[in-house]
Amino acid sequence: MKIEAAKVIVSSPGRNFVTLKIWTDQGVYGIGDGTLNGREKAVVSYLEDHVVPCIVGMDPRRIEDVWQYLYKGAYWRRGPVTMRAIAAVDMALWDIKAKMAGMPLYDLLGGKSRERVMVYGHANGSDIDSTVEAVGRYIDMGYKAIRAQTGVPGIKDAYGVGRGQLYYEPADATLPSVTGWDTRKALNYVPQLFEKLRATYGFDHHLLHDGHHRYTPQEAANLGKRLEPYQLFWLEDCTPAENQEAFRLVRQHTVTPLAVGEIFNTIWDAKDLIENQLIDYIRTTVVGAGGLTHLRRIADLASLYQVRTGCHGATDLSPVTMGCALHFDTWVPNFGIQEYMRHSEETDAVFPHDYRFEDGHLIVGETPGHGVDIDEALAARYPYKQACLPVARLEDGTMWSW
Ligand SMILES: O=C(O)C(=O)C[C@H](O)[C@H](O)CO
Ligand SMILES: [Mg+2]
Repeated sequence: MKIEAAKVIVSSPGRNFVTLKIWTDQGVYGIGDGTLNGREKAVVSYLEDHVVPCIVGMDPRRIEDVWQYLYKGAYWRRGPVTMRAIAAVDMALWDIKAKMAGMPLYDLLGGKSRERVMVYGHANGSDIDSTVEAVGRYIDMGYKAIRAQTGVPGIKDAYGVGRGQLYYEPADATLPSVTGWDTRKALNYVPQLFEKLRATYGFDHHLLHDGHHRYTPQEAANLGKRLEPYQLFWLEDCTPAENQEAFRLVRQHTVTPLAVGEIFNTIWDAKDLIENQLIDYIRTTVVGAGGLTHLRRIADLASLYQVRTGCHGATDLSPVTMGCALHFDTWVPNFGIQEYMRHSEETDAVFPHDYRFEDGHLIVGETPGHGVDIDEALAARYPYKQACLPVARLEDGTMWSW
């Protein structure tokens, strides 16, 4: 059996997606996602110029060997572009294998560990009162877990505050727009949000918050400590994680659970954090970390230390990644939660899929493969549009982590 052809499809039904379609000589095809928000064309070139020419002619059943070939064979290892390109191939090959086996992908991975996957939605508002109202709307929609982000007085376009009620897309301009940041203001305001949320809705729902790499370890420890009375499900990306040791300081000062890893690409980015039990949830997902083949290794390492999964699931991860993630979540023994930022109707139409939302959970489909396809004719009607993620600056102009 051989890979006969592979094609990269770039489409922008509301936002840009990079999709890889691989055909075999036996008529079965598979679909993979390689989207890298704001840097899509780098993955397109990596795939078209460097990966597709190598994989045509290879045996699509040898998923592990193809993975190792692309990882070790490039000589240049890791990084978001490389690992997304590998992920796109890997997802498509798992899709092909599961279709050939006539099984939904979760069955091929080892079968169901659960019937449904708890997800968290994104509630946000321009201030505390409107964010509290937004959380109420998510509760009314059946969500059991909700991430709450609020605008902060005096901060221009604080992270996570969207324009609509269900959708959030930060990559909004052809060149990066400039947002603001002020740790002192956020540290004062964010605990007040969670105080009001608990006073309004009680403790029955899981609440989450994303620090989006903004705080120093000491500031993150301070925030974690001040959020303790409100019993968060997790505090995410409380400090940048290039220096994994930074989390030791945070951990020493707070029992607020910590999540990290949406920008990690390999097991090496997470190894020390996991082995030293400095985090509670690992956020790597299928497209970010080299596909299912590699994500499984991260999850297995995490399971040794009671670290659970919490896969990234923002809208810049296409429905193909969401489909694969749900098969993974349905199988993985140490599942924690799945992020679910809804896609627009245009995106859902371009990527027909068989997963569905019900009662605060996503339920995986039963179609053989990962259950997500691409309508190529419809995709062609949405050409690529350059869009960049914003940057963040302090009041004096200093560049900060966005
Ligand atoms: O979903 C999250 O937790 C994020 O932090 C979303 C990121 O800002 C987004 O994926 C960037 O493209
Ligand atoms: Mg995040």
